[in-house]
Amino acid sequence: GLDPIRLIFVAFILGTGALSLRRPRPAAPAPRQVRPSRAAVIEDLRHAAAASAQATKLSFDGPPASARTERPASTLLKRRRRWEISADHLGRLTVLSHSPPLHACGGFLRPEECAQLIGTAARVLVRSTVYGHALDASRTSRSCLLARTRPECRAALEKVLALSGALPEQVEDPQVTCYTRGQRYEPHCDGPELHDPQGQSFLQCGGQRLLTVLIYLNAVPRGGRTRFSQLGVEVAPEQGKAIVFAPAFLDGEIDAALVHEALPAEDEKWVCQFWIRQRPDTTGVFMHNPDAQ
Ligand SMILES: O=C(O)CCC(=O)C(=O)O
Ligand SMILES: [Fe+2]
Repeated sequence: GLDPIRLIFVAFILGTGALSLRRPRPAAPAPRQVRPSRAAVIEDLRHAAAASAQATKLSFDGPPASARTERPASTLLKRRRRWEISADHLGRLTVLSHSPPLHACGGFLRPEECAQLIGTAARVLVRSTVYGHALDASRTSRSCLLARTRPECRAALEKVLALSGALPEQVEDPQVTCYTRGQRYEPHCDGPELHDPQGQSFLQCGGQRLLTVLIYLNAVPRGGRTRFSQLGVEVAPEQGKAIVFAPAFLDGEIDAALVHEALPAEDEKWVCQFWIRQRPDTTGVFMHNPDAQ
């Protein structure tokens, strides 16, 4: 017969299933080739942004939080309110100007993320416009808007959301611009004056641009710096580096101190911009880009 010790042993084995044979796992389903819908991407990004806000982790390789530069309290009092980057993320940025704030973030995108954006954009570039219409002699580059549903936009969009704390619906579809030798963008502000009649259709959906994230996508040994004439700052493009600034105050008034220009390119230069608007896009104007396939 079975002695009690064997009985206990058998009961233990049955209870834990320790001897049960592992079944082979079903093969993973083949990756889906279909592009997800815009709503699905936004929902997904909302979760990703919430998770990364909780963990306060960003995957870009900026300096550690300890390198954060504290601002004197006195300057805070005098300033009109603008879009605030969360303190955790500010710590990863390099201060190019305190007031108005202009920050840089080296390694915001990885080289392969940059290369993918260039690869896609290269197929759909057209002559650049200003505020979405009218060819303008002040901007001679070629550019395109990319649909945010493209997988190659994903990493950048996620990082922009984590950095800014914006809702996905507040972010314009990214714009990619290419400058070849001699091409430039003359001094400008990133949003229209509130009362400029030409800016009204731009402002109607989503309101003013409150935050600019400009990412340099390739190495540019010569030329093509971004110049902030009022701040005495010139930024040299470096692959994967981003600069971040608030081109307008929360009330929508543009900040003329952040006027900037792309100096003429010598070597070919690629940039990608994200803009955060005052309000979510409810009508599918700036996050609706089907782009050219
Ligand atoms: O290319 C640059 O350096 C700046 C581009 C820019 O300011 C813009 O497109 O609004
Ligand atoms: Fe600009």
